[in-house]
Amino acid sequence: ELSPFMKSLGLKYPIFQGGMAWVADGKLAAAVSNAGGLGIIGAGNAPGSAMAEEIKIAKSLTDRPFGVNVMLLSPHVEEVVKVILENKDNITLVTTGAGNPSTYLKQFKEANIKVIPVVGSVALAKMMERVGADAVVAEGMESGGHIGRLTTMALVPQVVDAVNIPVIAAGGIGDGRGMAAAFMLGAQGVQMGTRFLVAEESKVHPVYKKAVLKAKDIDTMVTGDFAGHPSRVIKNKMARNYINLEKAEAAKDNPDYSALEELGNGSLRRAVQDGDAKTGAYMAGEISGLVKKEQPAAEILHDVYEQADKLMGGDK
Ligand SMILES: O=C(O)COc1ccc(-c2c[nH]c(CNC(=O)Nc3ncc(Sc4ccccn4)s3)n2)cc1
Repeated sequence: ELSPFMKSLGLKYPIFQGGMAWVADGKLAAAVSNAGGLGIIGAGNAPGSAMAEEIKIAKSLTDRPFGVNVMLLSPHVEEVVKVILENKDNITLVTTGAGNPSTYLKQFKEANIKVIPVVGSVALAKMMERVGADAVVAEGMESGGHIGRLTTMALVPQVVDAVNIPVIAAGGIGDGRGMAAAFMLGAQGVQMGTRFLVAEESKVHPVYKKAVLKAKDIDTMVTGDFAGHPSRVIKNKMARNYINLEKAEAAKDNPDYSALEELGNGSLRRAVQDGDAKTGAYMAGEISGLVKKEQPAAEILHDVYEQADKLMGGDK
């Protein structure tokens, strides 16, 4: 049974596809939305013009609701917000990541666009409710890419207790068991990134997809814990190189992480576009060890929902 909030979004499944930088383009988002989930286009560090293009593609491929994710550390965040507001009639909601979207919330609300910030703590969840967020995605550190510090199992029930707006759970969810568990913790929906990263409609380079599909439970690590932006990635040459440099720098009296910034810049693009294991960051979550095959987005949604539905007592 969908919650009133999920019904208001016009979804068949209360399942969001994570708005992953470089990965979540209009084609993937449209495939997820057409199958009854909520597809989300990821702005990442892309300029406004690229976002306008992806929104146009999604609009041409689906009549179902879709969203856009604003990565708040992007140098282009202002122009991306502008493009979203210009396309307000086609965009159901905005999710935000890697920062505090308070400054943009008012504009989105006035444009009648729902805002669902990703939060990694109770404090941020409460602040987002106070400034008018429609819901929050509570994302645990099991997730891929830029992470907070708390696990999904600990974060979700505390956020559910702390706010009166709907909570969507994310981080380490890759099948119906994770979805059913999230609902037991009080979530009204789930967001998945890693499982959709290897979807057939995902443009991720086959070498990167293969690394995710063959990853074991212990094959991810966190880079940037000292340098400033902790990011979970699949262990590869680049990650090991990054970690070695980071530890060496952190041991100095006044560490200088600027060289690491260099290493990090463009690393996700090189992974997605070239599958480069030497200089690319294979961002992916701890659930990679559970994700073993590339499937169409529609199959992913159906399999996850049906399994969760059965576990939660069926015919919801
Ligand atoms: O400033 C404040 O008070 C709030 O601080 C925050 C800190 C972290 C978060 C947060 C954690 N996880 C998320 C949502 N997930 C993500 O944003 N995942 C991402 N993956 C790759 C990205 S591109 C990038 C950008 C910077 C460094 C490395 N990679 S963003 N948001 C949200 C807010």
